[in-house]
Amino acid sequence: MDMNQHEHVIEVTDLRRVYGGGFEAVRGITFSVDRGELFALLGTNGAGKTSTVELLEGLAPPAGGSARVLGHDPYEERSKVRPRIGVMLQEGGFPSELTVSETVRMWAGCTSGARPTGEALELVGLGRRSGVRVKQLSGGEKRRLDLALALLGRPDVLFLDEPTTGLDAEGRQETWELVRELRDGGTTVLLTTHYLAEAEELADRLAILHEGRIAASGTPAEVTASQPSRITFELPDNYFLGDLPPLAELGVTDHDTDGRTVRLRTHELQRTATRLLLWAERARVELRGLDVRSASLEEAFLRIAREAAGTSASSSGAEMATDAQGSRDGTKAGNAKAGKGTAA
Ligand SMILES: Nc1ncnc2c1ncn2[C@@H]1O[C@H](COP(=O)(O)OP(=O)(O)OP(=O)(O)O)[C@@H](O)[C@H]1O
Repeated sequence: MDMNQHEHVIEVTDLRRVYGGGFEAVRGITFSVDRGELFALLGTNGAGKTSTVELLEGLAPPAGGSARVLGHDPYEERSKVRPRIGVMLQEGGFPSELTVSETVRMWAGCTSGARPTGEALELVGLGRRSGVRVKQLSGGEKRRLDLALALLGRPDVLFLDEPTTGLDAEGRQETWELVRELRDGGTTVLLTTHYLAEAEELADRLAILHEGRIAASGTPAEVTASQPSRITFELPDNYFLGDLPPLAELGVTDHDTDGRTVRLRTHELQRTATRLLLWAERARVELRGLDVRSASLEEAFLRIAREAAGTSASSSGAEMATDAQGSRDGTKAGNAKAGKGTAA
């Protein structure tokens, strides 16, 4: 079957990954990514992002459930999937004595239909650094080289693991621009990142992982819409909180104060802001430091992670036993990266 006919380029169903010692790093997750879509996997440290992405790259078989990439099982049918995916790992690990262009040429030797070296380097803004030895590159330049190698084979699916770590603000913007162009050209992108602004900026859809499970998913707007907006201001001189209209009438769901600073949270930002400003107008007072803002993805993320942590703390005894096992084995501290490819 022609792979372009697959609506879901990536399809993950009830996927599980268990490491030696019985630690369940991925606990039954389901999501799909369409052609030309950019999907971000977010999560706290150790949430299971890399463990998931490695299964999709075919580096290990799942302990349960299934993964399909371009219609194939990435582990069992690696030879069909591998030539069509580009992988940018967290740590590329190139031979440091080679120059930038030698590195790309070496990689191109193992890549069918590779882009010309110059083109790959221009794409990531390393055109002028082609004669420099890899060991002389900055951290950000090494990330760009990583990206150039991932793009060499004009992949249909691109896995980007923390692509902008170490890049300065300009480098990050340039990488975002390139990733957007690739996506617009039909490349499907799976991104893991710790920069929530990056996910907010790039992702068509995202999932927030927590302890191996999906705690929330949707478009960035959908995920943030579940969180309250915030209005902050200073209480005018000689006024108290009780002098404001009743908070419930303003549509406020909860609030806190810090000295004279008042923070209101609401799911009806327009209504709350309008009523508050009308009150201030009538009372002829100035709300100093007024700040009105929708929830950011970062706030949504923190709240969802906190809620998920609360839920998992009170989850079943059997699951807690699994966690305890993982802790005893030292597997929960994210300290066993080197052996990841050898998962059970
Ligand atoms: N080879 C391994 N053996 C045992 N446990 C492992 C192994 N690799 C990872 N783990 C554990 O699996 C869990 C998930 O790790 P993973 O690296 O997938 O998380 P992550 O979301 O990518 O984290 P980070 O954001 O820190 O990169 C962690 O508790 C980690 O300690």
